[in-house]
Amino acid sequence: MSNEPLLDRHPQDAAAAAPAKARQAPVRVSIRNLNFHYGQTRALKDINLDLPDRTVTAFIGPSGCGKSTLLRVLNRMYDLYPNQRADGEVLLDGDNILARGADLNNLRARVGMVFQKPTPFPMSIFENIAFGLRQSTDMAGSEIADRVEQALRRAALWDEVKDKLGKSGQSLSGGQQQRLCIARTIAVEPEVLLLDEPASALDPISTAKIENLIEELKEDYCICIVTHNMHQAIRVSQKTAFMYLGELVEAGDTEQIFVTPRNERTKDYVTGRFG
Ligand SMILES: Nc1ncnc2c1ncn2[C@@H]1O[C@H](COP(=O)(O)OP(=O)(O)OP(=O)(O)O)[C@@H](O)[C@H]1O
Repeated sequence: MSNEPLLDRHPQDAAAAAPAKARQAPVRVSIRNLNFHYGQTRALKDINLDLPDRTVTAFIGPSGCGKSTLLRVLNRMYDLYPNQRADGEVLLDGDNILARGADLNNLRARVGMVFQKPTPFPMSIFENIAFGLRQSTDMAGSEIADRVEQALRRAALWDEVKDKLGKSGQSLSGGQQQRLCIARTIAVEPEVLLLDEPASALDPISTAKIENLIEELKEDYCICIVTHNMHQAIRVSQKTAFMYLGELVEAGDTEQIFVTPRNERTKDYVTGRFG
């Protein structure tokens, strides 16, 4: 992936200049007629969207349009809160994860999530990753140690922490903490990776590292990223979904959404006329 700074260019020019990145991959997640309510407030309206495997899909749109809500539906995070409910279907490899009786522990192992603010557990770097493995597998100690190393390598953090695995995860820098959270999430080998503005609290160098990491991880995962940063969407995603007031206005190849949007609202948003 190019780290060429795009910030001085208009997102449309940047998208047009970017190499054609879209490719066809099998659908991993299929969202069908999805509605979501916070109490009486309808936050998602009849969403239909396919998320391909080994592809990064960016959710973009103005504040409050429902991006984070859509992401949170994908691993049923809302189940933790009363008065929040989803109707419709979200098919993960054909299984409706919204069905009553779905195994939520299993779902959260299959669909991992990384939040805007890095949230390492108050434990050592090693334990931040080993903890989840002990909860979800019956691996022996040596296997766990191997998996911890593998996850830290995949998250491009191993070289920076290999000599201090016993130190607190919270002693790391913000960017390192976020890569630790990504390592923790991929250690349990999910199928889908949800990233909610994963770099918005980070400096440009840490942001570039996270974006490079996303580029590598997409070879193995279906990735969804919520971002306010349109340049970031262009850099990291192959598919983009534009949302507005709880509706999915337009979804397609990232280049198409930014260069030749079909909907006037999408056009106004990606050209910076509102948002
Ligand atoms: N816990 C909640 N209770 C009630 N309404 C909520 C709650 N969380 C979000 N909403 C409402 O749902 C709608 C969608 O919010 P959501 O956070 O998904 O938007 P977003 O596009 O991610 O916004 P932002 O870019 O500002 O993070 C908004 O109208 C918001 O006010």
